[in-house]
Amino acid sequence: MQMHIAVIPGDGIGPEITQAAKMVLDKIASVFGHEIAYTEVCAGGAAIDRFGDPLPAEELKKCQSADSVLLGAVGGPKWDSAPRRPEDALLALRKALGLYANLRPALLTPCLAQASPLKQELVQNGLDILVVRELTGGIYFGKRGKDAVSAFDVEQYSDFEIERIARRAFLSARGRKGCVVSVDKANVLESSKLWRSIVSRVQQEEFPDVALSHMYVDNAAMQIATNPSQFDVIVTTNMFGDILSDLTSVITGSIGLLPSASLGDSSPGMYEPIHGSAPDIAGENKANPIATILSCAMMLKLDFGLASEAEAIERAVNGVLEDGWRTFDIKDNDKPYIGTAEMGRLIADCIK
Ligand SMILES: NC(=O)C1=CN([C@@H]2O[C@H](COP(=O)(O)OP(=O)(O)OC[C@H]3O[C@@H](n4cnc5c(N)ncnc54)[C@H](O)[C@@H]3O)[C@@H](O)[C@H]2O)C=CC1
Ligand SMILES: CC(C)CC(=O)C(=O)O
Ligand SMILES: [Mg+2]
Repeated sequence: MQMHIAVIPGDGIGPEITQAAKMVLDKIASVFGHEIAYTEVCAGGAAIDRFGDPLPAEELKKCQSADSVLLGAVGGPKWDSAPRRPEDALLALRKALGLYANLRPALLTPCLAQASPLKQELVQNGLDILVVRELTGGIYFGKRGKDAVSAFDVEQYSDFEIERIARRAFLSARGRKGCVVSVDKANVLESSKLWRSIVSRVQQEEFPDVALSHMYVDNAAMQIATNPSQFDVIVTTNMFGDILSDLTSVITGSIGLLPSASLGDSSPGMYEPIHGSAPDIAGENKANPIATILSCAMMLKLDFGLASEAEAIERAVNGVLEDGWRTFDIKDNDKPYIGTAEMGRLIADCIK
């Protein structure tokens, strides 16, 4: 198969982790007989420095005309007080590509249980939680404004936005344990009351075979930390999903492990680790590239229908971890650890 992938290295650790992921994709191409053409896209802080714009139209076009998009991460303290922030590029890409569904699978393999900050009895049998986060609505895209003494951001959802993300969650649940927990703040927010009623209606009318329960977001945070194995699929709003998925990631060992797929109703999808640009470790060959590498596995499966290739990546990642190789974020006490490029190379070498 010919694959045209737009790659946005972005800022901070972005170039290092996308480089490691490309090594793995190249190995997949050579083992399975595919051809990959990469187009490098400049977005985020790098684009502010180069063009004065976090996402110039030409760079967006490169993504729109690719089969799929791989993103490292954008942002960093250098641009924190810039008039336009690197993160604007990410939001604009998600909106322009219509990527309303963000799938964030948090999977803890037993060999990484020791890296979880939770008590061992909570994680020793593994964890498998899928966060389905709404990605193009809510407070990140609502009206905003400020004057000298106040500022506001509006959380607003329309029925169709809730319906389509709810359908994604219920469909995902059908291929898993069949249980969805919808997370909101319907004891306070009007937008959450609408969220809860639409999610319930979609379940009753279209997915009576899937179990649905509702949870307030504050309780959900506590439940994830104290009894994570109760969860199968969590569906929630843009901001709640952003926050809760950092939590589901760290209980599986590290934020450096969690991949994501951002999907709309047509290609290209965008595949990215859930973490940010990690300025504190950028340029040190220290970042864990596994989240980005597993995002490539999601890309191969979801955008290209290459399930065997995706499984080959997942097997290679598990093999390397089971052999005891670790980056610093998941390191086992005082045992030595390896760098970003070495982890990428070991995973690529495991694909045969
Ligand atoms: N998708 C994106 O491009 C995102 C961008 N950001 C941006 O990234 C910048 C930094 O944000 P933070 O809040 O610090 O979040 P962050 O996710 O970049 O970092 C949080 C902590 O996790 C660690 N970490 C992150 N990725 C890691 C990896 N692959 N391996 C090992 N450790 C890793 C970092 O070293 C840091 O200690 C900000 O400008 C933020 O806006 C934040 C989240 C998502
Ligand atoms: C930088 C934000 C806009 C995005 C974020 O934190 C995320 O998508 O996880
Ligand atoms: Mg986030």
